[in-house]
Amino acid sequence: MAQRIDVKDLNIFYGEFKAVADVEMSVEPRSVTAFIGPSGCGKSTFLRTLNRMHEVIPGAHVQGSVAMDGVDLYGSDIDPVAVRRQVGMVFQRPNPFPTMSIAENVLAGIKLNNKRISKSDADDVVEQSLRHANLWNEVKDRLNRPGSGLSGGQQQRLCIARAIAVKPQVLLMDEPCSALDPISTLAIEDLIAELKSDYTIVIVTHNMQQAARVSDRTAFFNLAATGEPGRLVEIDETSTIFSSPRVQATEDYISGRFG
Ligand SMILES: Nc1ncnc2c1ncn2[C@@H]1O[C@H](COP(=O)(O)OP(=O)(O)OP(=O)(O)O)[C@@H](O)[C@H]1O
Repeated sequence: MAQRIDVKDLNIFYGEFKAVADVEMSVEPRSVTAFIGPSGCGKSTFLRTLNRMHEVIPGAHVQGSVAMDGVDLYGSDIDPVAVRRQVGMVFQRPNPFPTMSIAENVLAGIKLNNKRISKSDADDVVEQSLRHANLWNEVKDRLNRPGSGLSGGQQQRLCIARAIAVKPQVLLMDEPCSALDPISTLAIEDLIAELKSDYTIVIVTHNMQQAARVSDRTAFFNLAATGEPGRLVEIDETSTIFSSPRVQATEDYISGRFG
């Protein structure tokens, strides 16, 4: 299921403004890659180019290529909607559909894809996805109650269950724990470690300890100056980035000297 990602010579724009310049990187299947860097350096912008969500903003576009298992997502014959189905996304704030039950939330992506599914298959998808998201035991007796009635951490795990229910190949997470308390954060981090055996995961985080705990590789992005595009400064094994980065700016950032 998991896929390899190869980004080549990627430049990302909002209209005329180049927000991120010249990104080259590869992400191995079944691994967790963390994006770190100061505010405004383009981590979220870059993340959204990995499932063609960036271009939903009017004027936003990219130059370069993002290949998944060798297929360029920006090829002329590629349907962006199909890409978004293949590459799931979890956002900063848990966003279950408020009028839907827990079970309906899990199935929402499948229904949006107009897939017909029998009641017993739907029940299986709900159970498997919730089990995979470490939420099943907490909600199995209230699957028909609203998703919005769960705690923040449970809602985020519900959103992860919803994202994996459609069996994506890649999972993108944009600061998935920033609205959560420390216990819920640890539950999501444990879940990320488990999901890595099936998915390629990319996570944006402001939390250095989190990057160190959950990721195999870490990419540091930075801005040379305000108004300049953000750039990938270096990407390496997480242990290397946190113990002996090659670039001084990375060292300064992770040791809290700026950002
Ligand atoms: N919708 C938009 N329209 C125009 N410019 C945008 C838009 N979204 C982001 N930008 C700009 O793109 C640049 C990168 O922003 P982005 O949000 O990707 O950074 P980030 O590293 O994720 O920041 P943070 O850590 O604060 O979330 C910034 O200069 C930002 O102002």
